[in-house]
Amino acid sequence: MSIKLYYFDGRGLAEPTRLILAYAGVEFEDIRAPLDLPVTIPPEIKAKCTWGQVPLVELEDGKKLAQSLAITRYFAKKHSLVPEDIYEAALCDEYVDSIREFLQAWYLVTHEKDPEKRQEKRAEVLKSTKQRFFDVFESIVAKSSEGKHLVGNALTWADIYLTHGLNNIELVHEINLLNDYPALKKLSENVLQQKGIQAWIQRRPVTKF
Ligand SMILES: N[C@@H](CCC(=O)N[C@@H](CS)C(=O)NCC(=O)O)C(=O)O
Repeated sequence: MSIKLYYFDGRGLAEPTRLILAYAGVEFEDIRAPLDLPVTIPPEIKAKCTWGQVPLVELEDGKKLAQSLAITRYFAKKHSLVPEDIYEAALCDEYVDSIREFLQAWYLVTHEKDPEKRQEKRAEVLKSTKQRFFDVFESIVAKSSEGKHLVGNALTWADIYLTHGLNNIELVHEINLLNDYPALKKLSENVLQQKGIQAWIQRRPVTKF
């Protein structure tokens, strides 16, 4: 049995896992529920979900794993994208938590229905996330030994997660932050050059989110 990844037809909380599996060259069934509003998990998938939500993974031996962060970290560990040094592994966790925090701030903008107010909120979030997150990430990467990694001198899941985060802001909000951040641009190009990831990006479904 191959790995089954259940989610909606979007990148969202499943894409970092998809990117890691693609990087590792692992075949998986990418099972996508329609992303129509109101967002509803089909009953046959819902019945499998331990905590009532997706993403959910069924492993080759039938075991299940839920909660996006647990799933992504599991595959990152399995495919050597978590450093062995426990401090460096914790730094990856810290960075991934921060990436999820800025993604949450950007996600809340999409809840604003009024186009003018949405534009205002977008500008506010851009300003605050630049100061709190992107400037900090830029300086961390710029100081790294090869100038293209968040932790140590090898690719980690934090690099993949950050690339996903920046790409997602571009997809949903049409804001390309990389023009302002040369080190993050280099990090992101390095991630996107990985063979399996490159192939995944070519073949992944085109989605709005
Ligand atoms: N803490 C969970 C949150 C999962 C979550 O919010 N899933 C949403 C999709 S992004 C969902 O299943 N929504 C449909 C529902 O709650 O019925 C995780 O990180 O996996």
